[in-house]
Amino acid sequence: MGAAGDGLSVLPDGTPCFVARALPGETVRATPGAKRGDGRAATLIDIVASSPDRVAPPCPHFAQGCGGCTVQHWAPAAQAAWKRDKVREALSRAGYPDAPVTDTVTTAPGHRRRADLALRRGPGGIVAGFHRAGSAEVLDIAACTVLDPRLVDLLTPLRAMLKRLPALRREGSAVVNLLDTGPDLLLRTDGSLAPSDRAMLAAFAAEAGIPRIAWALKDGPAEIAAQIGPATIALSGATIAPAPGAFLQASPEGEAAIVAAVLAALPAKLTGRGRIADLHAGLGTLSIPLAARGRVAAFEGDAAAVAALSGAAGRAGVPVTATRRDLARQPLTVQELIAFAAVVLDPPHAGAAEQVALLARSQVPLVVYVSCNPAALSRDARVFAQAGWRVSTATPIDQFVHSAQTEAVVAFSAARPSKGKAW
Ligand SMILES: C[S@@+](CC[C@H](N)C(=O)[O-])C[C@H]1O[C@@H](n2cnc3c(N)ncnc32)[C@H](O)[C@@H]1O
Repeated sequence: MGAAGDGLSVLPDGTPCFVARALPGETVRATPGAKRGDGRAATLIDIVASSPDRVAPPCPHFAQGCGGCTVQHWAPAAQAAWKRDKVREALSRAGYPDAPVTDTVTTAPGHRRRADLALRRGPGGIVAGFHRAGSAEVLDIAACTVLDPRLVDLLTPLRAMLKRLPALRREGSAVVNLLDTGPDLLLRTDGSLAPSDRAMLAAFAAEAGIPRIAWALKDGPAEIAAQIGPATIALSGATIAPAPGAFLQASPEGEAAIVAAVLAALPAKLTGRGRIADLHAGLGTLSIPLAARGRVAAFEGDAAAVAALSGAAGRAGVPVTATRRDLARQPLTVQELIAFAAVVLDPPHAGAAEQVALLARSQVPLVVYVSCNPAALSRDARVFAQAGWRVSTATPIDQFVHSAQTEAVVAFSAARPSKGKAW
């Protein structure tokens, strides 16, 4: 299986060939097509010998080529084992061939609380859905097995409202975060919002039970177009008021699994002046539960997230200070890192090369790395391996069932605990 979820074969001349929808161990007929990376993409014609792990895909849009879930035709246990292998291989390539990688912690479908929908105005009305795999074409989604049903239920009224909304000329997008107070909608359109559009959005918010609708022209800054109530979510017991479209872990179960793996990687007690740094802290998904173990210094690049976390920590009385900092341009220095008994980092897809270079040289005894990209994890882990750190635990987590996306929580322990540490 290729990293993106295509069956991987080899052409007679040795060129890798990626066959979408083929599974490991299968014999298939396929037509090689365009170049893809070092190999060729191929189109499946038919399956000659099927894998015992092939299952009937539960979603009707899979057959249409929905790019949201590319491995729905694979038994869930096989998906979980593949994701574990991806983490194991990433660490092995980095120099940790024997890393203690646990089984994948899986989550059930039907609980994703965040949807990023593409919108198109077409001759037949509004198309709202996901891109076809490898294409700019948008599939109109009527059902989705991975999303929380409350988000799926929103699609029909959303289309009806958008059909009448002149601000959506040809295309746009809608990010919906399912908060505790309802679905929080961030609408991006290619036309400006007239006063009558705002009135329509306010009426829609009231009818559909949407606490807040924010709007932005294309990729511009978002403004609140309608608000009928608070837009809040509790993270580990603290009530957060996120900005429209803010990053949330994909599902409550996924969030709980990541928090549990991070906490399990820490020693039971950080003593003395033990402080924890939470880097790429976002809204504080990890900072808030970490505060039960010690004082937390959270660093995050997004100003709105920092404000939301500061406010929540203050209201909940948890010992978290939140600071805005671009950790790629201005990573915490080796000197600054001396203050911490443990560092947790949860970087974006690209990883955290600049910060990891300094962490690996620091006196911090424990680094817990939350990864959403095995390729970036591998590159960053190599830096720890070369500096003599060891992997103490590695937990693959699957909150993106049926897709190729793979997450992991990996704990790196310093080769020799430094003198004078607080624990
Ligand atoms: C994968 S999210 C994790 C957020 C949070 N830890 C959580 O669990 O919800 C990555 C976070 O890194 C932040 N980020 C991205 N680039 C950054 C940078 N250069 N410096 C600091 N933070 C950054 C994003 O704004 C986002 O909040």
